[in-house]
Amino acid sequence: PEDENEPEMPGIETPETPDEEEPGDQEEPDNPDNPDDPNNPGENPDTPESDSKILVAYFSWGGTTQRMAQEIASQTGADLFRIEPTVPYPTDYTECTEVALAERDNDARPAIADNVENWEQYDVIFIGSPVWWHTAPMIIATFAESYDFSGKTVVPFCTYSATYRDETLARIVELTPDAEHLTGEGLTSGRINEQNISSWLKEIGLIE
Ligand SMILES: Cc1cc2nc3c(=O)[nH]c(=O)nc-3n(C[C@H](O)[C@H](O)[C@H](O)COP(=O)(O)O)c2cc1C
Repeated sequence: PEDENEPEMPGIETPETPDEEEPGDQEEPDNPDNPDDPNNPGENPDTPESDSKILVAYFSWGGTTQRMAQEIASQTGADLFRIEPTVPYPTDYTECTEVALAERDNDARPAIADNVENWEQYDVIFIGSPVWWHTAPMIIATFAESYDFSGKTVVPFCTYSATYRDETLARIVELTPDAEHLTGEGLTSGRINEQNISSWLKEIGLIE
């Protein structure tokens, strides 16, 4: 019944080809102890404020959430982890919406292909996804239930085409009850840019 609401068949963006960049390939600053050293030019000016180690974990079907994840990682110096399903989702949009709806309705936990290495080292974990059928894709539940979040800080983010941004951010919080949380951000594709992301990251104190 509630599903008579089709997902607002988003003005289909041409799925972006995900970059082949290896997650976690972020270069270490040459001088991590003094990132603002003027003799050490070429640093990202938005160097993270603290020494906390940050991970940006995300699921992305069409590449939009990946774009947001990459921008967050580049501004915070975080490692990236792409949440990939063991069984890939259909590349056809309509077929993908059908699989996604069935997973949601069955409270499925689709398997994830890979594991985060050295989970213990991370203090702050961004978790991001598209909005799928008014909420986070079920693979985000698989991810959240696969790791110990006690002592961690989780920052939710999402991308969406029209609706259910807040519900999706709230769902990610709900899925990580053992973590502390910082205010999340949800953006539509056209609003993913350096400035929008840096003002959010400044607001929550993760960059200066
Ligand atoms: C299965 C499916 C369900 C979706 N449901 C919604 C929805 O309920 N609300 C919404 O605003 N957008 C919805 N969308 C659009 C996506 O959230 C949006 O295009 C998102 O930015 C895609 O991110 P991605 O490219 O990282 O996969 C849906 C898309 C798909 C594929």
